[in-house]
Amino acid sequence: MTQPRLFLHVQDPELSAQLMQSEIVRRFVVVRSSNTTPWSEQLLQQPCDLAFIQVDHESEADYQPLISSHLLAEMDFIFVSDGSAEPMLDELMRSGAGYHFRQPLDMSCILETLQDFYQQLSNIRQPADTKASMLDQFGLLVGSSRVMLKLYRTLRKVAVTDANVLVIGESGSGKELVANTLHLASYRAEQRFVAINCGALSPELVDSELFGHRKGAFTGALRDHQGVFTQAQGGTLFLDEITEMPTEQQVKLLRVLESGEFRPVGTDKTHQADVRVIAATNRDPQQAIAEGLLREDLYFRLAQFPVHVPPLRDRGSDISGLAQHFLAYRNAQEQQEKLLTEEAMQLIASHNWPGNVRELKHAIERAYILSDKQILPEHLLLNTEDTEADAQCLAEVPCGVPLDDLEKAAILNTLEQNAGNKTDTAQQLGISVKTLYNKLEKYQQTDQ
Ligand SMILES: Nc1ncnc2c1ncn2[C@@H]1O[C@H](COP(=O)(O)OP(=O)(O)OP(=O)(O)O)[C@@H](O)[C@H]1O
Repeated sequence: MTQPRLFLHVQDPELSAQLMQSEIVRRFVVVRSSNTTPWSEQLLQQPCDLAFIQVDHESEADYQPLISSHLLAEMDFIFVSDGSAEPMLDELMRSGAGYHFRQPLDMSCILETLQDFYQQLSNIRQPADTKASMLDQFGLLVGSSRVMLKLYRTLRKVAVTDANVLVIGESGSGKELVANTLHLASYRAEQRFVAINCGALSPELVDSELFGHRKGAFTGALRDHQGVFTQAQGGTLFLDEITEMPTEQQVKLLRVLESGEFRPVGTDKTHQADVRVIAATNRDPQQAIAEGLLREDLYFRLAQFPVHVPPLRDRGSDISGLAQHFLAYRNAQEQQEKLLTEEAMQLIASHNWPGNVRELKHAIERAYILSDKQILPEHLLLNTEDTEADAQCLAEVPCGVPLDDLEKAAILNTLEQNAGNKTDTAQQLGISVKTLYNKLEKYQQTDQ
């Protein structure tokens, strides 16, 4: 068992004494701040698992090192304050820093929170030396790195609320899995999870896709159609690639989120939406707002709770762990015992994975198809500098490979080349975005 480290920055002698005398604080390795440098800088120099910070009218410069560092994703924070307005602290809370308790402090609640953290942190495993899949899992998410364990804690907390969530993360980092996991951990789990790609909605049909239509409402409306708000009634609606929806269409979403009501095209009747909305983007929302790709008012409605999904490069030994995980599942499915060689593992660990978990998963898929018993570095097709050689290698897919596997490899490769953009991928493959979605969903179901 690892002993978690607690960083304490407390000026009030009474609060400090109460904490130091409590049994739970004494179980941590306690690192107390000094008054030589700002606490945020001290934390950067000696990272801990949890920081307890008494805020005392800090300047922006005190918070800045923290906001621009990786610590926010890796550590948990408990802030206590006298309740004065602190915009920087608010920004930290929006980034998922943790708890903020205001005066008068409820000591028993603070100690209980510390106790919870102690239990979770002391159970963190050392990086796994995986032979099979040995990674921790929360919902549909797999990974044991600190950043993932922190994400699990955040998801557990937000899942039980009805807050709208904006999932932010690079392409292929697992935003849809996060949304699905939130749904499964919520009280809506028995109801439907409906996902749509906002970038793939045709502008003429957006009202009908969102709110449905009645037969005859417009030319081509041959029968009644349920929109996604009705399909997801009682459950969760996942709006993927929200920033790819034209802003004139975004206002339609804004209206239903504000009023909770919608009206199918061609009807007079308004319906009450009982839907939890989770949206996702792989853009920085503030930048998307500045560039006119996301309405600010919609952002505030969607991001009642923003959740950041860490890129794969920040997940340390999860990278090789996930490679083993995907291989173990594929082996089990095919009743095979293919192995990743040491050299292949080294390449996996040192590659930079711009396409994140999806790219890693696809690399294992390709390697599985191309390899016999042992997966060698060349089967992974990761030599991105030599794309010609990669293309040639792909052309040399061995005879006797099932057509379904070839189709899957073609789809996954094209998706990767397009950095996860499903619209471009579908276009290049000559299939509809819907077909692409169906196939990807099928792979997801069979792969796990
Ligand atoms: N933590 C994880 N554990 C297991 N599988 C994962 C994890 N994260 C992502 N994946 C897998 O990686 C692939 C991409 O995940 P997902 O579609 O959720 O990413 P995304 O961020 O929504 O992608 P996009 O930006 O293209 O919408 C899926 O096959 C998913 O199963």
